[in-house]
Amino acid sequence: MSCHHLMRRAFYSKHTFSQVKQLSRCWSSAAISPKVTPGFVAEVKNIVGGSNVSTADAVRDQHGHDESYHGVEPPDVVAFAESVDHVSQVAKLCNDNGVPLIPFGSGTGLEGGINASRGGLCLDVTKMNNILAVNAEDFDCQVECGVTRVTLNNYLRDTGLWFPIDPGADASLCGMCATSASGTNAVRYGTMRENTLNLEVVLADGRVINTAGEGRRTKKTSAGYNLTNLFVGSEGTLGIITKASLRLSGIPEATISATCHFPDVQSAVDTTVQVLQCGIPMARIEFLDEVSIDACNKYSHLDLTVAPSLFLEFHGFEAGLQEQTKTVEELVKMNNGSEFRWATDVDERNHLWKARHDILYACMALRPGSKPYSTDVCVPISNLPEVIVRTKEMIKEAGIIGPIVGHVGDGNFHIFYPVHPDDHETLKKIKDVSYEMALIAMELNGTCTGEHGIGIGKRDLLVKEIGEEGLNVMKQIKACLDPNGIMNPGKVFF
Ligand SMILES: Cc1cc2c(cc1C)N(C[C@H](O)[C@H](O)[C@H](O)COP(=O)(O)OP(=O)(O)OC[C@H]1O[C@@H](n3cnc4c(N)ncnc43)[C@H](O)[C@@H]1O)c1[nH]c(=O)[nH]c(=O)c1N2
Ligand SMILES: CCCCCCC(=O)C(=O)O
Ligand SMILES: [Mn+2]
Repeated sequence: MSCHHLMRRAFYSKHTFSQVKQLSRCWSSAAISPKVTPGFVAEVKNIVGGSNVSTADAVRDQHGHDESYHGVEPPDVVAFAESVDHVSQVAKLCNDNGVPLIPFGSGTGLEGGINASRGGLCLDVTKMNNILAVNAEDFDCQVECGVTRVTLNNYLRDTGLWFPIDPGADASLCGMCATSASGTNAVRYGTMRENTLNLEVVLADGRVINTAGEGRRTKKTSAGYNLTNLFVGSEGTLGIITKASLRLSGIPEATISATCHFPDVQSAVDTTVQVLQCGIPMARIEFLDEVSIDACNKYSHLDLTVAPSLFLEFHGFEAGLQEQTKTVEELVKMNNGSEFRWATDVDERNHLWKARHDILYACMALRPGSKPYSTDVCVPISNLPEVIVRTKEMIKEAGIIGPIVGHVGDGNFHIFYPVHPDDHETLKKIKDVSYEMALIAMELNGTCTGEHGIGIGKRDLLVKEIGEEGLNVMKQIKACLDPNGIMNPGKVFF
């Protein structure tokens, strides 16, 4: 471990989040990574242009943290790339000089993926924001790395197509590839894994590859190893994704949303399993426990019954939807659930889903001044009640507030703990419960992260999940593609 790294580690272990935020600014401006010399910065300026490079504290701080509870770890320098050629030349320069290179999409990640734990250069790709092609008849498109999902969907509006993967935040599409994101629509439309056809990637040494071959954009391929899916979920540790070819879906003719509530978690999950067993193609089926519903009611001005609930959305043709909703209503009743509360018009629907996506802010409002500590596990759906019930017991025993929200159709759920960064006692309890919950999920054949990734937060859990040998294979792949270890070091692995 380098001296630079040790200093950073010691620094962050001794200070609270807010202290770190203030102090890291003074410390980091004094202690520029030894490899990021004025000469190095001048070379970066030669490549991307002087106005596209910044060593200003405010810019470095802004690039040194995502939306998670992890503290700020600013890079030494931030460069804004405008083309794949910029990216390639900057990568080569970093590689030749052993400077850590951290790709920055839009900074909405939740596991500290963009923290510059070992200093170095943060490469912001937000200026590479062209939508390069929409092949409407083939249901696909190609975008540059800085295009966000909302921008793409606005652009697609008149084509009758949309890109359905919705992590709530307006993330960059290549950042979403990098974290293998999903969200509320995944139960129907899949995750980034199923919706990515091809990627242009700049490797650590500056080489540019197309993971499925240049120009390929087929729904299927059996041609060799699946390099596309090697880079999906690689969290910036294998290369910089500069373009993505993505699948698109048809905008459904009709959309209906509804909510209903249940006496307990088990009945809500049983209903979900039965709905899916009936082959009903739910677009969204989200679980909110009573604590989350209470938070939503208060924050988003809803008046839902405070009980474990499902938020449902159906996509299709009017006639088909009537049959589908009727069947689901019957299943809800069979499981002692309530009548449906419909959200048929567009405003009601938008209000409902905005409330769902604002849950993070609703949870923070439960403890004013708090920051969110989020978790993300996924299990085979039949094991969902057990992991939720056991976690709720731990939360009760620890005496902490832990609202539960889940993409229940995928067996995936989160807890958003609102915590004051200076409240070490509560933070410790939250960390302990979260760790235990991840172990329970794994014991029940699940994963420690369904969609937020490993980042810096879950590195110790990855080895437990994959096993020593599996992890060694991952490390060998990393060493093969990035022999100097410059790509986002300290993420995914220690
Ligand atoms: C309120 C809210 C709600 C949600 C979420 C966030 C927030 C703030 N998220 C998490 C988040 O939106 C998700 O992780 C995004 O995919 C991150 O995309 P960014 O562009 O912000 O990447 P960001 O810039 O945060 O980077 C994330 C990681 O990807 C790497 N990276 C970024 N761009 C890259 C590129 N071009 N090439 C290579 N590596 C790159 C980075 O180095 C880093 O390791 C989420 N997620 C989810 O799956 N489901 C959900 O339901 C939600 N919900
Ligand atoms: C600390 C932010 C937690 C937001 C998690 C968002 C998410 O995955 C979801 O709402 O679903
Ligand atoms: Mn989620």
